[in-house]
This record gives sequence, C-alpha cells and structure tokens, in this order.
Amino acid sequence: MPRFPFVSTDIEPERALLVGVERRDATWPVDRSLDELERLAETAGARPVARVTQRLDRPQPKTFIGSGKVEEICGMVHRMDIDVVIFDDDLTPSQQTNLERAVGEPVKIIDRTALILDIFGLHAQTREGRLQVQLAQLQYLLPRLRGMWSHLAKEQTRGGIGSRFGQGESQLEVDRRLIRSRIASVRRDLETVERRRRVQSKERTASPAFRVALAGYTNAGKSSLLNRLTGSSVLAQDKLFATLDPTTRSYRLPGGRLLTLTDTVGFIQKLPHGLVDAFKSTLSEVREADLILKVADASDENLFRQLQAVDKVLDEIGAGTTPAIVVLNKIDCIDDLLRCDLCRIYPDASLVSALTGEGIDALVEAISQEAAARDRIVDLTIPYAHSAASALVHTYGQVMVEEFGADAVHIVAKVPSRIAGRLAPYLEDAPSTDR
Ligand SMILES: Nc1nc2c(ncn2[C@@H]2O[C@H](COP(=O)(O)OP(=O)(O)OP(=O)(O)O)[C@@H](O)[C@H]2O)c(=O)[nH]1
Repeated sequence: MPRFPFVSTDIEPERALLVGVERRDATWPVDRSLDELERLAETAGARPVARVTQRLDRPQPKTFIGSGKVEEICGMVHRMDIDVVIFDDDLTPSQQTNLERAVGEPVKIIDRTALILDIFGLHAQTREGRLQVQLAQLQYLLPRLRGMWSHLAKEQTRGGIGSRFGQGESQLEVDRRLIRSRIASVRRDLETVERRRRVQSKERTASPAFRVALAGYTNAGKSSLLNRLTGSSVLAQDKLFATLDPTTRSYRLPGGRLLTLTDTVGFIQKLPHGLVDAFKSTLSEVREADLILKVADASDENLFRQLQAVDKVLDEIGAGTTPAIVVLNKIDCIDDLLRCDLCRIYPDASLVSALTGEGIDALVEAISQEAAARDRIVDLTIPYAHSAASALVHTYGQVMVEEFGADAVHIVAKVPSRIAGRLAPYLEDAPSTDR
C-alpha cells in the first residue's frame, strides 16, 4: 500500500531515476519537463541520479512505457542502486502496480502528482493548508490501495483464525472504508476552517480596499515581490512551493490609497487536479481579486510555457477574465538583448527585479492606473459631524478638490466604485460619472 511521504526524508537522500515521455503534441519538451521534475525531486529530499526518456504518443495501458523500456529501467535500478523511480506523468493505479512488480521490491514507483503531494505535505504550515494537502493525499491513495493484506484474504477462503476479520470484508475493503471515513472527517474539518476563511474574506470584500493577488509559476518570486512592495518578510526560498498558505498584506500606494496584496500558492504545469480542487478555498483569494499580478521568471527559458500554465490554472479556478498585469521578474539575471525581446513580445508587461528593486516604481504606477480605471468621480458635501465619510474618501480614494465651508466640506474625488454607494447620501445633485 503506498504511503505518504513517498520520498523518504531521512538524512541519506534516496537515489531517484526520472522517467519522461516525449510526445509530438507536448507543450513542454521532455528535457525541460524533466529538469523541472529534477527540482521537484530535490525539493522533496531525493537525489536524482539518472534519466530515461521514450518517444511515445500514447501511453501503454499496462505499464505506461513500452516493455523494452521497462526492462531498461529494471537494469538501471539494480546497477545504479536506485531507491525510487519517478514518472513525469500521472500513472494509473494499475500501471503503478505492474511497474512495481516488474522492478521488484523495495524500489518505489511514484508519479509527478505523488511527488508534488509530498512537497505540499512538507511545506504546509497552517491547519487549513495541512487539511487541504491531507485531503488530496487521501484521495490519491484511495484507488491505489491494494492487496497488502492478501495473505489474510487467502486465509479467508480457507477459513480459520482471521477469516472473520471485518465480518466478511477483505482487509482491502476495510482499508478503503477507513480511508473513506478519514476523507469524510478531513472534509468536515476543512469545511469548518473554510467557513472561518469565508467570514474573513467577506470582511475583506466589504472593505473598499482594492484587492491585488500575486499568482504565478512556482519559484517565480511572488513572495519576494510581496516583500519588496510591502517591506514585509514572508518566507522566500529557492525551493518549489515554498509558500502554500496565502498571506495578505496592506499596502499604501504613493497617492495614499490603501490596497491589499495576497501571495498565494504557486502554479506548475501538470498541476494535479485533486490539488486544485483541495486548494479551492485558498485559491478563492485569487478568484476574488480585483487585479492579478501574473508573476513569471524572466530568466527562465520556459517563461512562455510557464505563463501558459499559469493561464490554464487561472481559467480552471474561474479567474481567467480578471484584469491582470504580467510581471516579468528577475530581470537582474538577463542581458539587454533578452530584455529588448521581452519588451517586444510582452509590450504591456512590467519588467522588474524583486531583488534589486528595478522596475518596481513602474509596476506600482501600473497598479495605481488599474485601480484608478475602476474609480468613479464623486462630488460630495459632507457635514463636519460625519467625519467618518470624509475619512473613507481620504483612505480609499484620491481627493482632487477639498473646500472647507461653514458646516461641511466639499470634496471632489475619485473613489473605488465599491464605496461610491456608501457615499450616496453626500452626493451633490449631479449623478456621479464614470471616469
Ligand atoms: N536573481 C533574482 N532572484 C530572485 C528575484 N526574486 C526572487 N528571487 C529568488 O527566487 C527564489 C524564489 O523566490 P520566492 O519569492 O520564494 O518565489 P515564489 O514565487 O514565492 O515561490 P513559491 O513559493 O515556490 O511559489 C528565491 O531564491 C528568491 O531569492 C529577483 O528579482 N532576482
């Protein structure tokens, strides 16, 4: 029966063999995808020592790769003292079993999804994060449970002690039942935690602050950018999926306007669907944002593919049409030629370095413009006794005219449309106009 973690985190790293297939219609060339798998394996604590690839347009139903490749892998496993074979694509439970049989115990066969689930398990910090990962892990495990207790099943056919275990259920059925009930209990716990998040999120929705979410490929520098913008110290590491739990920080634009910035879990190509599903509450921070900063690593040769993968996940979570700014980070690592190319290919993108601060002012200006684009101009007369209303305008809007009369202040300001309704009692007779 497979168990988490799949990759041992003991002092001595497990020796891993990476397996990828080359498809004609693949977006990522197999080598690029295996480079990424290598980083994932290292993040999970393994030591990749070799790679095997095969050109294959359709996976073989029994073993995913062809029988000749399976034999080659068996030879390498024994020659190179491999502990774990990691496939870059998802394996069905039966393919996994057949491959394990072919390679022989105690070598483990795992796939990309299991590896990512392992890393998520290592990096989840909050209760919600841990529950989300647990749910995805258990759902992955359920169809993969198999006859670990088959000796008991055999006993059953012969009768004798143990034959009545589980009142006629095989151990496999007992295991499945236990996992199902664990899934139900994790779901219940998660619902409780999510309810609390919804309340907090509702409070944020009620807040007039403009909401910006940082979304992007894993390791693109989202946390570093949040730190650079807000002067905070969110964990930023040269590791894949260092951040799992969303962090929200307030940020004041140069004109004084308040906004919130949320850093979220990174995306990756072939992101396991179960994880997107399990993390849907966390990802709601992205879905509900007014603006998404799509952060990508400008120095990565897979930049274009990374951005494609990010768009795919954003579509999947229902944030595909949210206004966005493409932020190409790490420009301190690229030369002028590449810079020119990127400016040509992504004319609307912000080129920045979270490390050196280059381009950050222009990014802030682009965010200000996006926030202002959804403003309304209001002409208000607010009695001095209603100071909370003028404070609202000053905090979340941009004051253009302010005149102090005998009993009231007259203000013309650009304010987020979300607070325009709250200011309705103070509007001058003329209806407010869109910018
Ligand atoms: N050279 C350079 N390195 C950067 C820059 N921004 C971030 N980094 C490095 O890139 C690595 C990843 O940065 P993070 O901020 O943790 O990236 P992330 O997107 O939050 O990563 P995940 O948590 O995996 O989603 C760290 O080692 C950072 O120091 C930059 O502008 N230039």
